[in-house]
Amino acid sequence: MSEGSSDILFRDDTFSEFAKVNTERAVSELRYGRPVLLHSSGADHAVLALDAAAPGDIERFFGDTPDDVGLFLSAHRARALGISTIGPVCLKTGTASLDDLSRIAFAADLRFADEWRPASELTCLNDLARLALLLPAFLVRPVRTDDRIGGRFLSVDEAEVRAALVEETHFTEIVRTAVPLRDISDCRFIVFRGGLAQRDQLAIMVGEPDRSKPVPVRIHSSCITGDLFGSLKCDCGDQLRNGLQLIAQRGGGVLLYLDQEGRGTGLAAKMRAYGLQHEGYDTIDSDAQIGFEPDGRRYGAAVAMLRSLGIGSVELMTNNPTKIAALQSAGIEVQARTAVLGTVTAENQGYLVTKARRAGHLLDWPAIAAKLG
Ligand SMILES: Nc1nc2c(ncn2[C@@H]2O[C@H](COP(=O)(O)OP(=O)(O)OP(=O)(O)O)[C@@H](O)[C@H]2O)c(=O)[nH]1
Ligand SMILES: [Zn+2]
Repeated sequence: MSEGSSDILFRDDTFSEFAKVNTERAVSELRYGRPVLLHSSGADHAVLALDAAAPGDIERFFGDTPDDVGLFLSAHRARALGISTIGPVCLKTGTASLDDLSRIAFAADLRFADEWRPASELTCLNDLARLALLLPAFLVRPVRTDDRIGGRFLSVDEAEVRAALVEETHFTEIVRTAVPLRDISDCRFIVFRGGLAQRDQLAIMVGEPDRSKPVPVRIHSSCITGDLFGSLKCDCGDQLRNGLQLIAQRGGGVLLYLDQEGRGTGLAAKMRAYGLQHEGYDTIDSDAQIGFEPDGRRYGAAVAMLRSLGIGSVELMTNNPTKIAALQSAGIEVQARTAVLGTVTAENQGYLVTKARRAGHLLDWPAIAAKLG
């Protein structure tokens, strides 16, 4: 290989492209339980995700100067601990074991209001946690850029994380092929790729919808428990199948199946939240207890796929007003909304009532509450 020929191996990254890739690298480091160096508004911190760390990682992170280390928690978790704050906080825990820190980070019914400070300069850790599908709880230690740690660990700037979060408008169709379903034979699966981490997203096209009229569309977030295993805790499996049936009855349309398990928190966080639901917390409070906002899903991928499919006007099959607003604000006309209902069971009744009462879903909750008596 001649000198200089390596130049042609890489694209000339734009800032936003590099920002995405570097943020994705940081996410990977955090998931492996490795510290990352975060540059944010004039301060540099080494950060370690508690959810991915082993006891030895924690001990090494405390090192010889444990008093410099704090525990970053989101505002939701801080308030669950009884701390009155509108933003994230940093707690002074002193040397503590992984078990003790984990209890502070996500055990139910705990109070901790001792020594804490606002940590708004570290707000982007909430975003990194969500991208990494980890709980928003990090050990943090201020470092100078010339500290030894600076050269050894991946570093990411908060501006890069912000740039990486800008909603992707361009998804590329990778493959389209027929997949006949048990009840709907005329079906094609279309896989798109784009956004952060270049994940694959799925559009299922039923028939050949007439684009001169509003196209029947359902936007469905993945729910492995409900969609695949028939969990009784939610209505997702019913909504998936009923949504497809409704589309077929209309003579064709599209179901977008988004990779957003657990309202985007990921499978592990969703199962932790389920653990709290068994102790009596509802679907929103259980997410707040472990540090999450009520619903952090984004619909850029859905909008991009609809555009790519040439769909600008839809009949949306949903009870969720946020989905309607997301499409409208992106310039997709929602000409009509059709409710998509599942069976009310003793197990999902509380979940449905909470969605209606607390998340504004367009469901007749007194009727649901009365359904099983
Ligand atoms: N965090 C969390 N996520 C849940 C829980 N129950 C279900 N989910 C997730 O909630 C999401 C439900 O998504 P959708 O089927 O698109 O439904 P929706 O937002 O209720 O809106 P529509 O069905 O369109 O009315 C999926 O990502 C599920 O995995 C829960 O108790 N906690
Ligand atoms: Zn579900």
